[in-house]
Amino acid sequence: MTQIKIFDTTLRDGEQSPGVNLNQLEKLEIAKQLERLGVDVMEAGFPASSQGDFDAVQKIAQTITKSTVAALARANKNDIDRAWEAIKDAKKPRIHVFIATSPIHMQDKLKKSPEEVVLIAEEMVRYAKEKCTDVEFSAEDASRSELPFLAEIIEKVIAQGATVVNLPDTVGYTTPKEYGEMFKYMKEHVPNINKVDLSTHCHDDLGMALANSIAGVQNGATQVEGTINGIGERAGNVALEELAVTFEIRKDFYSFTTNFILNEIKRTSDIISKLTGMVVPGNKAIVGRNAFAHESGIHQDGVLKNAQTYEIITPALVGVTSNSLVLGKHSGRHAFKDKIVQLGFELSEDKVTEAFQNFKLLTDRKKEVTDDDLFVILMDIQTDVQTRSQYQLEAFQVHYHSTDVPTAHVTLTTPKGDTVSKQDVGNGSVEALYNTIEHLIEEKIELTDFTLSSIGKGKDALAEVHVNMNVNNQAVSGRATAQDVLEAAANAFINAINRAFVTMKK
Ligand SMILES: CC(=O)SCCNC(=O)CCNC(=O)[C@H](O)C(C)(C)COP(=O)(O)OP(=O)(O)OC[C@H]1O[C@@H](n2cnc3c(N)ncnc32)[C@H](O)[C@@H]1OP(=O)(O)O
Ligand SMILES: CC(C)C(=O)C(=O)O
Repeated sequence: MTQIKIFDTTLRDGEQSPGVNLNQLEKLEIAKQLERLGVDVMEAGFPASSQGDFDAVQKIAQTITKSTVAALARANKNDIDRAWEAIKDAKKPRIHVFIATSPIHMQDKLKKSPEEVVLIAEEMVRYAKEKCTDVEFSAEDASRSELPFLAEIIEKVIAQGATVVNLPDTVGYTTPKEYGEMFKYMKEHVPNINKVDLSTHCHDDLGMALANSIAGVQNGATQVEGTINGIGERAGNVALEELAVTFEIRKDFYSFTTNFILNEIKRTSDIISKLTGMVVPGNKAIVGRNAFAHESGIHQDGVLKNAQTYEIITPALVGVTSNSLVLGKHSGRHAFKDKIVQLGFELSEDKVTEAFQNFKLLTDRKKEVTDDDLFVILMDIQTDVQTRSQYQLEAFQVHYHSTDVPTAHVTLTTPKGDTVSKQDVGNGSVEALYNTIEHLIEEKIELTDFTLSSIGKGKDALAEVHVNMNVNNQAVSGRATAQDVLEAAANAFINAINRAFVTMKK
């Protein structure tokens, strides 16, 4: 078996998904879970892109001990300085320098000749290497680059000390055969290629990211880059859980393995879906809600007789457990703390107290409190602290009648501690609520996306709302969970506003 290194870029390329906007605590929470999952490398962000991303990468670098922490940089000194500044405290830091090598990118985007690009790449890899021993070089748009030119630039960056060379299919254009052949070509034409790890980085524009990544490793790549749930720029990146489980389930066919702790996959997927607001489609391989559901009679009959008739992956392999009824109205703090540990959280005593109070409130309103419900309560406690001293929803009332104009009345506490109330109308209940809150807050707000989903099943399932909006022209997201849809909607809106003010204050 050949061990393939997994480079997770959920926190960088994944965060480039439209509408995804993670704050520092959320990025840190995801980073900790990625480490539990066993990723070899995590790309924590692009520090030169904003102060917020710099701070998040720095915090991750100071926290993570087992995985290598990488930071992305364009091939210029400022980006490399920012990347190094952010990750220099990491146990295992890596600077990831990239520059495009395809004719169209060099000519029309960078406006540089191929010779200039080679010189920049060499100089910047050398510059990064002076700071950090582990330097990855990516030839952006490699799959549309000319192979002899690609071979030349790769040999030259290896001479400057690159430790990893990544050949991305940046626009998801390539086919498995072509992508595999590119790796084979480099193996045959770059004299020092065996000094580095060769890496794949595939996008899913034509739905071939997984097939292309596998073709890469079959032709000499020893690192695969991708994201959990396949999130990322445009159609996303290869879904790493699909790659790791494919190697496990088809080990009779492929001779590759990864360090993934497979039964951490579902938890990782859930955390990322919840914090990014990118809902996992029900039919998504490995982690979709229906991935292990059998609907039709013939299938159910087969599964009852022998699960393997229709089930190639056991749910437990990837950490899918039955959603058991766990704690109830009469449960005490000890059992609650025990459950926190079982669900994989580490909370301070203060946070346990807060979570316990929220749990008790929920047991008054909901008959069955499931693991999914608790997971949401705990994740909210773990990631929401930054916004607590901002706007708070005190009370609201919505009047809806099929023949009347929906009207909302909202009372908020402002960051200064004042209590303010207003009433307004809208075309629907949510719009009436949002118009009212907007008037109370007196900021320029434009809602760009609204997603409502349910946590668990049944009439008393919790409602989860995720919103994307512009607050004073700043893109921001917000989320909230409540038993009532309107309460979740109002709180998600306020959460986004609070997050906008936290960023503005910086
Ligand atoms: C394939 C990928 O996924 S690459 C990663 C993409 N991720 C991001 O872009 C993260 C978010 N980006 C940002 O915050 C901003 O784009 C920043 C801060 C990085 C740069 O912002 P700005 O300085 O305003 O530049 P802008 O984004 O408009 O243009 C990019 C510039 O970088 C240059 N550039 C692009 N890639 C590279 C590179 N790898 N090395 C050097 N220069 C590069 C472009 O040619 C352009 O230069 P120009 O201004 O001389 O024309
Ligand atoms: C920066 C590189 C690795 C990238 O994200 C791409 O080419 O898609």
